[in-house]
Amino acid sequence: MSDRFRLTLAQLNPTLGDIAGNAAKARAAWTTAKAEGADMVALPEMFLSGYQTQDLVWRPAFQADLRDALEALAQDCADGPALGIGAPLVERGALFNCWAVLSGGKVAATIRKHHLPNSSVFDEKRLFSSGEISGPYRVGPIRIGSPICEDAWLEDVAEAQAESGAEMLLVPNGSPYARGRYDTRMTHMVARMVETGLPLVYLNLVGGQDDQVFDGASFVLNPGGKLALQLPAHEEAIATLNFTQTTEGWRAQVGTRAHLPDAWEQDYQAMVVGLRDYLRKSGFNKVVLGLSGGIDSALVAVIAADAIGPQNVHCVMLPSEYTSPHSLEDASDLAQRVGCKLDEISIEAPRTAIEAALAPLFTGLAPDVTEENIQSRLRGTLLMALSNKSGALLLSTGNKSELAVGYATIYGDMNGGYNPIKDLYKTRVFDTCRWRNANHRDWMAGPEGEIIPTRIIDKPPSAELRADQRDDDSLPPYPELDAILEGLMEHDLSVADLVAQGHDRATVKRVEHLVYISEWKRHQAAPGPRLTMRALWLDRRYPLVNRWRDTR
Ligand SMILES: Nc1ncnc2c1ncn2[C@@H]1O[C@H](COP(=O)(O)OP(=O)(O)OC[C@H]2O[C@@H]([n+]3cccc(C(=O)O)c3)[C@H](O)[C@@H]2O)[C@@H](O)[C@H]1O
Ligand SMILES: Nc1ncnc2c1ncn2[C@@H]1O[C@H](COP(=O)(O)OP(=O)(O)OP(=O)(O)O)[C@@H](O)[C@H]1O
Ligand SMILES: NC(=O)CC[C@H](N)C(=O)O
Repeated sequence: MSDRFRLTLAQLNPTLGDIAGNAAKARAAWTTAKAEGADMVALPEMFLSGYQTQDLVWRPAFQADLRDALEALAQDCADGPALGIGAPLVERGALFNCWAVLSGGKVAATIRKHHLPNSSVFDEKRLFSSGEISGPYRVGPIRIGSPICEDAWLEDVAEAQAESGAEMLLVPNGSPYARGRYDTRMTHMVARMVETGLPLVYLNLVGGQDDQVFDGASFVLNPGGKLALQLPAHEEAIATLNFTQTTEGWRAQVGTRAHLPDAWEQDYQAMVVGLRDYLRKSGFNKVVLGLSGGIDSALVAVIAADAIGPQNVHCVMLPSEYTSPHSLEDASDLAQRVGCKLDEISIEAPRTAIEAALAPLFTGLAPDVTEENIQSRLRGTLLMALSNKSGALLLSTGNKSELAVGYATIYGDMNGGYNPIKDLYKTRVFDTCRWRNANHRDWMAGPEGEIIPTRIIDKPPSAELRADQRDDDSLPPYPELDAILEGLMEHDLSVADLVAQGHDRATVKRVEHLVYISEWKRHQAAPGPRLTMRALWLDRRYPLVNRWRDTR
């Protein structure tokens, strides 16, 4: 028996539902692996279907297409390395999250996921049956145990596989990005490696799917805790490495260690990749957005330019009588620095027409937020018309602080198909702009340098929907608002906890109330990339009708 095992890791980006396209990517990776003399090529969890499938996975025709594609892939890849690939599979009438090992023209082994994650963005107990813990399978000279993602976050699956003869652990993952995730994953994987004494391969998906961004960053650990290989974050990568039989067991050859980005870069790249993949995978290649001269739309324009190139980003300034000269200048300055097209459409004429149409019914009623919202809705209507005509997707620009308290106009500035900064609190919007001005990377399609004018970053935020309006007329200053929101929404703190931290009780109560009464608005909001463990969609599922308030 050989004392060498050669493994190709394919950290690739599938498209959900594109079974033929995903199978073609797997075949291409297998061809590379074969040319490199590998014994096996591995693809991540649920690669054949794409991840997460949600309820699509229940459709019998979808399941049948996947089974057919898997069998065809096995036949195509009969003569060469074994191929491990994730797919949902029906076995004896039950649906499992599986990892299939194809070899010799057939499905040689099927591993069924045992621990089904059911918190945060995962609902796998609803979708799948739990498989019995699978034992190791043999590929050439080695017996491999494959806990599937969540299976490796607990002890028992890897432990059982090691006890029944596994000589290495190969863990296929579909682990979506959230801040701090690298450390969490590494802690779990080091624990499995230490408990079993086996080398461990962690192979993750890459790419955006709806709100989730799978960030790759796959790695290989040797017993003793040594990192043998680190693949890059957020990029496709294929790497082949040798494992050698030693007196102490199998050990991975030490290979390249990609540099992992810091926390600011991770978030920024997740927003860029999330937007880029949402557009590409949904069939769009350009976007349109309202550029106000304020910081939120400035950052969204820059993220879009980095994702799909400035030439594909159409910015539109839609001034009213309340738009200040500096907003016009700042929008124009930003568009020039980024290299995007900027058009201007005044909303004054349609505003006058709408107010005249409503005047008979509004006689004797003082102007209020109604008239402010008309401006926002006119912008939304005009921007959607541009989207319809040009085929560019409209981006919405509300940050997490605004969305959390409902400080946005439904069917107005909330119009849009995707919102790149949905999970970024306003205080982080400022810091992200400063970070982007100071940093440029190869994967950014926009220009380098100070592309967000400092005046946009430094001026007090204003919606400019009435004369001399400022956000802090209606909301606590953003540092205070964000600290309260983080407590309430990210950490489930009580009102009393926040008061004990030094916040004013009346302010906390007001913010709590605004969060609860705007749940319905978020329910109708555009999706955006998840950056935290409490993003505003699947991570946070609150009732729309809710009279409960924290009175302690
Ligand atoms: N529970 C519920 N379920 C379903 N629908 C509900 C509802 N509660 C209110 N509604 C509906 O929603 C309406 C109120 O919501 P909405 O029309 O959005 O209006 P509203 O939330 O009252 O006002 C928009 C807020 O966004 C702020 N803002 C900030 C920054 C930028 C912009 C901008 O637009 O550029 C706006 C603006 O200053 C104002 O405070 C009600 O008239 C009612 O029709
Ligand atoms: N004059 C305008 N021209 C074009 N779009 C606008 C205009 N005013 C508002 N919008 C759109 O509505 C969104 C919400 O406006 P808002 O004023 O809250 O955001 P902002 O100007 O980007 O940032 P800030 O919150 O710092 O003012 C903007 O991001 C922009 O997309
Ligand atoms: N696909 C999974 O099982 C993912 C769950 C896992 N705990 C993670 O987030 O990485």
